[in-house]
Amino acid sequence: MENEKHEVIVVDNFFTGSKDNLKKWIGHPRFELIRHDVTEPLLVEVDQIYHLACPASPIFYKYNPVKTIKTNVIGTLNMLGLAKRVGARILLTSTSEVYGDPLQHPQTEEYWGNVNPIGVRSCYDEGKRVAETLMFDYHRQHGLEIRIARIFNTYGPRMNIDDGRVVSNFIAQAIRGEPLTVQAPGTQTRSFCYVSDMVDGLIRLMEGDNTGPINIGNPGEFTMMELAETVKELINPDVPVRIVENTPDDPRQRKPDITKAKNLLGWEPKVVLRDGLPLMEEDFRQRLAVPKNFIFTFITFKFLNLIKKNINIFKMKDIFFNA
Ligand SMILES: O=C(O)[C@H]1O[C@H](OP(=O)(O)OP(=O)(O)OC[C@H]2O[C@@H](n3ccc(=O)[nH]c3=O)[C@H](O)[C@@H]2O)[C@H](O)[C@@H](O)[C@@H]1O
Repeated sequence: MENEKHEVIVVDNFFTGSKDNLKKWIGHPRFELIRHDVTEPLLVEVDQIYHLACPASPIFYKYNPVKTIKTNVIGTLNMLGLAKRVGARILLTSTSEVYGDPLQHPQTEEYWGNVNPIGVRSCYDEGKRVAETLMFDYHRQHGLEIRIARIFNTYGPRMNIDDGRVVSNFIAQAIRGEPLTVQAPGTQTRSFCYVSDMVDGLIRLMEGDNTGPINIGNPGEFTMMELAETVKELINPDVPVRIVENTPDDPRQRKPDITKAKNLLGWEPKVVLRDGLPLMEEDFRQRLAVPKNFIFTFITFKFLNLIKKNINIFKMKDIFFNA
């Protein structure tokens, strides 16, 4: 936070980020934390609005789909109403999910997408599409200064450990010594952007002259199986990969074309996946209280347990056979 800026952060009960990170700002004279649901009107005086509200992990946004739609539609209307009243510039974090299961690869901003309007993911992807429409309608009708970022899969330290998205799942599983759950078929691809690159991209978009939409993401593309192998190699080579059932409408491929971000914002990501994963691992280990050498202890513990179980089985066998 820069000294001359006053920052207001609004969170609600849906907030799944790390609350510890906010704690250090509480009490700072230029910081205000407000608990508020964006589906209700908000009265504050601000110059810029980063409208990030909405659960982003599929398991969270599908948990209460009607609320997800409300957050994207009513929440965005409220934030636009606020921006209009106080003359603030507003940035919406939209998503690569507006491209649905894309038939164009990589995805440019001009692509209109391939979205199932009645599927279980629609509350989020159609919700964000309406949010983009509302942004442009307020821009055209009321001259509002708008910015739209289409975020591609972002990861990094301080993610909720139980967020449910693939990177945090694999890292937590590798640290805990559990199988990495690759959802079938495992050939689906994603492009993962490290959080500091993302934040840099969003600030550049807000401060620049372009409305967007602009893709902000890392074009490095990986299959989920490749991601699992990379996590294994970097974090815990002993964990197995387990293929599990997938959820409906999972996009088969996703990779941003970032030509616009490069040309209009002078932005491109700096952190490659292999450098970003260990930074996230460090933070996850601290929060899970599993130091690096714990893996050895854990394996020994599991091994001893197995021996103990077998001893019990041998004992039971003795009881049965001798009965
Ligand atoms: O950033 C984006 O562009 C979008 O990506 C995510 O959607 P998704 O890519 O489906 O996120 P994940 O749940 O992390 O899934 C990624 C892939 O990993 C797979 N996966 C997920 C979890 C897991 O344990 N194992 C696994 O193989 C899924 O089947 C999927 O193919 C989020 O839902 C959106 O909020 C976000 O806008």
